Amino acid sequence: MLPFQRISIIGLGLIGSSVARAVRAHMPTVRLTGHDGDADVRERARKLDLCDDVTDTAGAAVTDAELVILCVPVGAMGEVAAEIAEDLPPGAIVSDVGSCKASVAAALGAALPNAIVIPAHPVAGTERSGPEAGFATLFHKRFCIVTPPQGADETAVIRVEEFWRALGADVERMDAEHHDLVLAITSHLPHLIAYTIVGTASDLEQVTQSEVIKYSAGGFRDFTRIAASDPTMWRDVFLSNKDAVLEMLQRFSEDLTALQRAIRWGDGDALFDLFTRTRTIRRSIIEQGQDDASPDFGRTHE
Ligand SMILES: NC(=O)c1ccc[n+]([C@@H]2O[C@H](COP(=O)([O-])OP(=O)(O)OC[C@H]3O[C@@H](n4cnc5c(N)ncnc54)[C@H](O)[C@@H]3O)[C@@H](O)[C@H]2O)c1
Ligand SMILES: O=C(O)C(=O)C[C@]1(C(=O)O)C=C[C@@H](O)C=C1
Repeated sequence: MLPFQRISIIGLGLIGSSVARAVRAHMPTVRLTGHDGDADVRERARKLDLCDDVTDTAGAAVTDAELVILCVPVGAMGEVAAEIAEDLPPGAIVSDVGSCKASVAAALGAALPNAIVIPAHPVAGTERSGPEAGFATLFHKRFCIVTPPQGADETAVIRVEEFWRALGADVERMDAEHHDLVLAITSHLPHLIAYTIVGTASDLEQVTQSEVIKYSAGGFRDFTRIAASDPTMWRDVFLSNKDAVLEMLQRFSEDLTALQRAIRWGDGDALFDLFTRTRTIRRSIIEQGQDDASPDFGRTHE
């Protein structure tokens, strides 16, 4: 039994188009309706045949939906929820894929006070954006964290969890605030660091006569991939998860200062001990099969 027969996706970029492709692959009988605020994206989505129907307004996309998934930047969630409020059929479940959960839950709750709202976050993505960037296997063997609000309807939560499992994801439940703290260190801070390193290197280009980019080796290249991520999406993530990111940034700055001191005073043991500890973290991620290099990672887009 499929958890939903009629699904609407608002926002047809990397994640929205990946959800559409994954639904087509795993639940071919589901009727899919999509909408995007950008007319050019709507046209490209039609050409890619991502959905059965792509509507020109968000309201028209949800009129007969059982599940509506908002796949827009986190700063636009409230505005889109307000746009669909009048057309949402009774009993429909509204979910989202936003990278921060507490701010999105508040925005959706305010715009849709009478709707069933079950937020979620598939922890899977790439640095690319737009409808062409999506692929059906994006969520395979990746976590999807569901963050039901207090008092949420249990049947609705289970249906959303079943939906993500059907797309190949490993589902976990978490409190929204805890999600935001965990993701601040595992996803948001690494992006901030990558943006900073690549920005600093680009500022140094003049000093080093353009040799920074030319001789960039593996480590720097890995940072440039992350730093190529969508500017709108990440601006919204940092503004929305402000408190948790600032908390983690403070901890990070203190640890960086300790490393600075170890280098200055020639404390090789401190450096060696830290690097040994961090190496085991990398190994345990690979053992859990959560790394791109893992043979069973399941991503076939590149
Ligand atoms: N990119 C990732 O790695 C990743 C991973 C997990 C979750 N997410 C979350 O998924 C969401 C979408 O990110 P993405 O990577 O697909 O971005 P994207 O830029 O590829 O797609 C976003 C789409 O939303 C549309 N949009 C923006 N404002 C809109 C509005 N008001 N009404 C209708 N459409 C609107 C844009 O035109 C665009 O097509 C974000 O909330 C992001 O935090 C992203
Ligand atoms: O692999 C990448 O490029 C990602 O940045 C994906 C990533 C992450 O940080 O892991 C980015 C944001 C999300 O909300 C979830 C996944």
